[in-house]
Amino acid sequence: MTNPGAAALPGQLVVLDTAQALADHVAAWLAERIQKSQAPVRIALSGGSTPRKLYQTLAQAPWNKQIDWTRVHLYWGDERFVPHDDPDSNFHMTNEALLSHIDIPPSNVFPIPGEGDPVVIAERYEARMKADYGTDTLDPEKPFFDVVFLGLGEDGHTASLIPGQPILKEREKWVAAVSEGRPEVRISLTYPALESASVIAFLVTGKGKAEIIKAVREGTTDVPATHLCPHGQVIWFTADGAASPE
Ligand SMILES: O=C(O)[C@H](O)[C@@H](O)[C@H](O)[C@H](O)COP(=O)(O)O
Repeated sequence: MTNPGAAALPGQLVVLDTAQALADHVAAWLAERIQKSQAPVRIALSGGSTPRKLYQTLAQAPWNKQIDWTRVHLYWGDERFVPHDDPDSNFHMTNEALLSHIDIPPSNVFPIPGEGDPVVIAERYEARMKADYGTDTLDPEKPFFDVVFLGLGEDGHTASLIPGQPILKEREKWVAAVSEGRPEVRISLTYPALESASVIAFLVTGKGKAEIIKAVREGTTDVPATHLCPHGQVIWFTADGAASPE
């Protein structure tokens, strides 16, 4: 399949005052989804400062005990290709903020390894996902993920779909290595894998993101985020001036 052109990604807009208000709101929203969903509930996690606050909130009462973590399967939307004890590792951040504080079975947690050959690691992660899904073909009627959490960079990148990189043309593989464009190699889910979600939930805070959020939602820019073709719903959870109420 060819890469479709840039398109608006309006979705539903939720505007909160502060990053902590956003974390509280999304934690409650996620807990309700997990409670209502059939097991396993597959979630793709994102890196970044806003997700960290969400993970810290989920690690505390009431969510740490109220959520049935045995029904939750955690994947990563992208990862820096660094060892897991490196502070830049998204797994490291999530482990510190959330995983080390909750009763989630280790067999439900699928971090992207940060050492070895990045191409092989990407292939293995894709094979893992395919085994979990049960087939090699993503069915729009049967999304892989319940929720994919994504951030949005001021350059319009999301996950590690970085402007100018070959991964932007990748519509076959589910996972790919991104060797240029950032100081370290990245491993990222590709468009088809990220699109295979009941909900794509963007977490975006700060006035610095106001312009790019508006352009992506209205489709007036051609950046990696505007090439997403979600199979399900899109929700923009925003705070700290990233968007104004409509
Ligand atoms: O950092 C990561 O792991 C993600 O690859 C990246 O896509 C991130 O979500 C955006 O850069 C937004 O990050 P902030 O929310 O921290 O601005």
